Amino acid sequence: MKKKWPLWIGGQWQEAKTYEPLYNPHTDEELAEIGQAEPADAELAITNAHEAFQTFKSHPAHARAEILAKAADIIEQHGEECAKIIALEGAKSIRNAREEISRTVQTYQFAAEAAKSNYGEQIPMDAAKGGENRFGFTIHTPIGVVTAITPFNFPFNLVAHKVGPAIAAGNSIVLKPAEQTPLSSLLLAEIFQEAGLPDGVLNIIPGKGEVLSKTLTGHPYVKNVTFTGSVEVGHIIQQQAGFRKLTLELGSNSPLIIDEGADLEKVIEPSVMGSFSYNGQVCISIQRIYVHQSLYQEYLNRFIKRTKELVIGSPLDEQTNITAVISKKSLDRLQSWLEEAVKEGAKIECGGTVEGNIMAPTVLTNVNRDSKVFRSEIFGPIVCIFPFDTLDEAINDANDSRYGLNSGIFTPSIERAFYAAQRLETGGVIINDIPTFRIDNMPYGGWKDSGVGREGIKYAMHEMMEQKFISFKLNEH
Ligand SMILES: NC(=O)c1ccc[n+]([C@@H]2O[C@H](COP(=O)([O-])OP(=O)(O)OC[C@H]3O[C@@H](n4cnc5c(N)ncnc54)[C@H](O)[C@@H]3O)[C@@H](O)[C@H]2O)c1
Ligand SMILES: O=C[C@H](O)CS(=O)(=O)O
Repeated sequence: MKKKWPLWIGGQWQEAKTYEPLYNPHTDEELAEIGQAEPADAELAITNAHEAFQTFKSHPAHARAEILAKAADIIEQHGEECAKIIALEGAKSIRNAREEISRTVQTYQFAAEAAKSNYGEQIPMDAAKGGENRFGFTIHTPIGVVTAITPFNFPFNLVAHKVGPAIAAGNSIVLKPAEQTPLSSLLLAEIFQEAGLPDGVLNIIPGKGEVLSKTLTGHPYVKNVTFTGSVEVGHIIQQQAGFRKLTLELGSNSPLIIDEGADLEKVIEPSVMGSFSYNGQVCISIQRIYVHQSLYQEYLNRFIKRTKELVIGSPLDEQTNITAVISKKSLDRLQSWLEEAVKEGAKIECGGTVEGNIMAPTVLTNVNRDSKVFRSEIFGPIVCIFPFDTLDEAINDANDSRYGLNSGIFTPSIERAFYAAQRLETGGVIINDIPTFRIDNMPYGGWKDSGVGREGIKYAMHEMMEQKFISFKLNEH
């Protein structure tokens, strides 16, 4: 599969000045050579997107929907090939990669539907004195050039959450995928061309975030910046974007509460999977589990037993659960955080070992609340488990975080479920399931440092549009 991939600008492959090798994180084998965009390429892509927008903004909704639905069909037809790309460049297990592709197909289908459902609102004008004899309503209009900067961990579906709504809205896009997983994005070039997207509406420019950032966030043609990634980079982008419309989907250290009376039979499997799926490299991966004292020891024993059964291996092996983390840098960080946590009092109940680029799934107890594994986002195969006595204590602990993406609670009590749902400081509260639950049409985004704005296709589409209010005064007869 080794191939040189140029940049996709204005509906054509354009040579880059430099190329960098892309490696498989599991085998270290070279997969391809990826063109590295420079600021001048970003500027060219933005100019092309701006020109394409002048006609695409008038493309009717049914035609935009058709393009998106066709792209979904093409991805579905090439599902296995696309999943393999994710497994190779992201070291994601092939089963998880297939799940991502199947979600991506749905995400583009939702985008096709959203293109046809761009509703405004009727305002009851005569509710205000002086508003009599007027009609008032809102419309949402395309905004122009959207720049999208995306992370490595869901290289198809999280890109779909930006490309899909941008096209649904009638915008044009410049996409800068993550350095580690550019192939999943580059495949979209010909997929969307085949689906009938006019040239220049989608531009794909792999490259280094810090090199391209100022152009992508600050060029005068750029009207909307949509970013998914770490809090640290999110803050840089927010400062650079200034008054532009901005969506930031950032990190978290998601909590799960297992309340008194919860049925452990229903809790163990999802909570293990939610902690270790894709080695914990999921923004809503479970990082902190709070278990009621009455269930704590049994839960811990069963959780550890199931964790030890997870299969460590090659991403392409059908049985594999745990694979290499995305980079040596990430592995070094995880190891140093683990060592620090142990020095600060944590007990390793299982895992903690490293072989090659793989960290065994690791369960910690007795974690100090000042340790990085508690305070910061681990984004790796480490989970912390704590006992609690009262639900208030668990909720307060869960809220003791700078992040607030999703939280979860298993409880047999409706009252306690809603009591917790009202008090948990997160963008989503998932009752009787794990915080890692997400379907692609639900509103999704963070409180606190976890972000600004919402995705979930129709929500993202409106974030990428301008709202206009129109008032119509009726002439008196
Ligand atoms: N909330 C969500 O929906 C969501 C989803 C997935 C991942 N994430 C978060 O993403 C992070 C992991 O992904 P990652 O390691 O790819 O994140 P990252 O922040 O390192 O990189 C994300 C993107 O930002 C680019 N980038 C890096 N430095 C930049 C700069 N100075 N200016 C502009 N762009 C820059 C990268 O090239 C990449 O394309 C985690 O924190 C995870 O929680 C959040
Ligand atoms: O990594 C964070 C993602 O938002 C998870 S998911 O793809 O949406 O499930």
